[in-house]
Amino acid sequence: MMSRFSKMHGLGNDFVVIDARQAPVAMTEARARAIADRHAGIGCDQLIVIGDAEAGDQADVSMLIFNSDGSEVEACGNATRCVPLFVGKDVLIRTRAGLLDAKGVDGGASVDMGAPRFDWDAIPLGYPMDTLTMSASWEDLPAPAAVNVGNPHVIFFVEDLDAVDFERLGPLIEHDPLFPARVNVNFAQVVGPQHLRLIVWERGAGLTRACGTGACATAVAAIRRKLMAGPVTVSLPGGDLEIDWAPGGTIRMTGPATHVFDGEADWDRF
Ligand SMILES: N[C@@H](CCC[C@H](N)C(=O)O)C(=O)O
Repeated sequence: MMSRFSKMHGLGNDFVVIDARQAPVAMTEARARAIADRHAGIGCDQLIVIGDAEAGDQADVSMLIFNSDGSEVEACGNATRCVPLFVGKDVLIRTRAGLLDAKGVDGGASVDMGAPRFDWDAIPLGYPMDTLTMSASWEDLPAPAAVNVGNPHVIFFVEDLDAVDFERLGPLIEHDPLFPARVNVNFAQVVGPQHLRLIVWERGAGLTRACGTGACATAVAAIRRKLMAGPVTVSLPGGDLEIDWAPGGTIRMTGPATHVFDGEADWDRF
């Protein structure tokens, strides 16, 4: 049976967004991987399935998120900004990471991404460790920070972002046994009192043009380390996000969301 999807992106981090509210879709790891395939499928960094919220839930819709390797994940900041545009109104979204409030703004959306978590077992790490300055290093990258913003992130603050070999170090760190659920790997350079540059090697997707949760986790880590105060502008290869957070509070992320085209597909063919 044919069903509708939209191709969308947030700063070039691109999504196939399936509307499962009318016609339910049975998504599996293999099917998600096949749809995300840029050569044999439709192609995307993440596959998003929008469904009805459960009866009695205060949410307007539910959102499932699959990386291009097929793994299901808890959170995706850039896709969350696309949901008000996809649904056509401000929405409360039920995700595996909790309830997210997403409001449309000119050209995009502003989302409350919830409160970050810092306990070692909430990241999760394989064993107890300070997550603000971790006692771990990879080659000449010492003492990162770790933050869970619905999904797990490790953050390296470097002097010269252009000198980092992301494609080699990203997968090495993503799969390090210190991270039992794997990890999103953020490489950041402070470029101003409230300004960061960021490159993200995403768990299950590799290098992307932008990662919304990576921007949130990195801004939070920079504020916790007193490298800067919010709001923080995070410049990614695809463009800028504004992240605001103060200790004890929730994270607000604001940035663009783009609808590219609509299509139809028979998911049973994937
Ligand atoms: N692109 C996303 C993050 C998607 C999930 C991530 N790769 C993970 O495995 O946790 C974003 O914009 O946050």
